Amino acid sequence: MAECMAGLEGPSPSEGASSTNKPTCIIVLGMAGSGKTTFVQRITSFLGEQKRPPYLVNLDPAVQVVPYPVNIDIRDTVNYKSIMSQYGLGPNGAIVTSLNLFTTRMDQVISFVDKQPPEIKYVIFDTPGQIEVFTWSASGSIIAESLASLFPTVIVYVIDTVRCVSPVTFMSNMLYACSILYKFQLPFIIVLNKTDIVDHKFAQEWMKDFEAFDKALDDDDSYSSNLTRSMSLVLDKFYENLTSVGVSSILGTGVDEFFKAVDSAREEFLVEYLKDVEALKKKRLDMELKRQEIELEKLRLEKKEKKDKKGKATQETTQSDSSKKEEETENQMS
Ligand SMILES: Nc1nc2c(ncn2[C@@H]2O[C@H](COP(=O)(O)OP(=O)(O)OP(=O)(O)O)[C@@H](O)[C@H]2O)c(=O)[nH]1
Repeated sequence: MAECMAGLEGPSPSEGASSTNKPTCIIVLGMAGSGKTTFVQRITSFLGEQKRPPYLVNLDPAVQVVPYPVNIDIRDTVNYKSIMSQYGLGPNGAIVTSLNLFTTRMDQVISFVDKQPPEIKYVIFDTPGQIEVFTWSASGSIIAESLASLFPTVIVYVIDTVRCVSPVTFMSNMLYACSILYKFQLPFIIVLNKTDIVDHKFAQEWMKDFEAFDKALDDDDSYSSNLTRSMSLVLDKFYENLTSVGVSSILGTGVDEFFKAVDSAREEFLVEYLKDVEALKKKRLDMELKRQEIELEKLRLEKKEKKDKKGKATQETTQSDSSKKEEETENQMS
């Protein structure tokens, strides 16, 4: 049953509490059709079978059917269709606006997540198929940053392995993956999905071995192919620290390995990222204090201005009263 957020004030999250005891937040991203929803459904049933059900959040306002038992659903808070008609927006604009509106309630989402019992080890966020809505919007950053400031958070990028068999498309996917990593700067896992159709080993080999990738481009001398070759060299460092797992969301293979990767990413978060998150939190707190100071100064000035105006008005009234009196006296004397 979805938590109803409308008009409900959740308790304030226990700021500063140690992230080590908190569940891991998994943000699932991927191009439309890569299999995000099927993947979330699969990992949910995997955890369910192990009697470790996750807490689930759907962030896709336009999805028709959510095939897993969602706990928080963006569709309960915002009506995507009425946003389209209300603001005269197209489908993508309405998704962006819905996500923006939902983000204003992120503190409540965090409260709900924060008050989950310790048995809840994972909180999974399914995102809109229009990947750029999340990756390149302010709301995507706010959601990821606010989660990471309280919980170990991992970004999972689901790729359709079938669409990667061409080296050029593979490179496009890797560049996108690299840009997501750069944007969120959080532990990152690539899920090579649909391995029941194509084995993912070729993609992992291309990441590790430049020569194997170069060989795959052998017969192609086009501009895009040459560019792809040079890009591959540039991405060498990115590949070095990259975790990728092959999964079939349909069959359920590779899910075990996926959770091992998530648990390592959680450790990585606690060791490597937490200090950055702490610094980020401090920076945000400093900015907030500065903002409050400015607001206070503005209020002080406004108050002073009002007082001055009032004083001036009283002075003017007193002056006009006394000149009236003077006039009256003069009239009486004459
Ligand atoms: N063979 C195979 N098909 C898969 C797998 N995962 C997903 N699919 C299929 O891929 C299609 C898209 O899957 P979805 O889960 O809807 O993909 P999505 O990324 O959530 O798509 P959007 O809702 O558009 O963002 C569906 O037909 C799924 O059945 C897989 O592991 N193997």
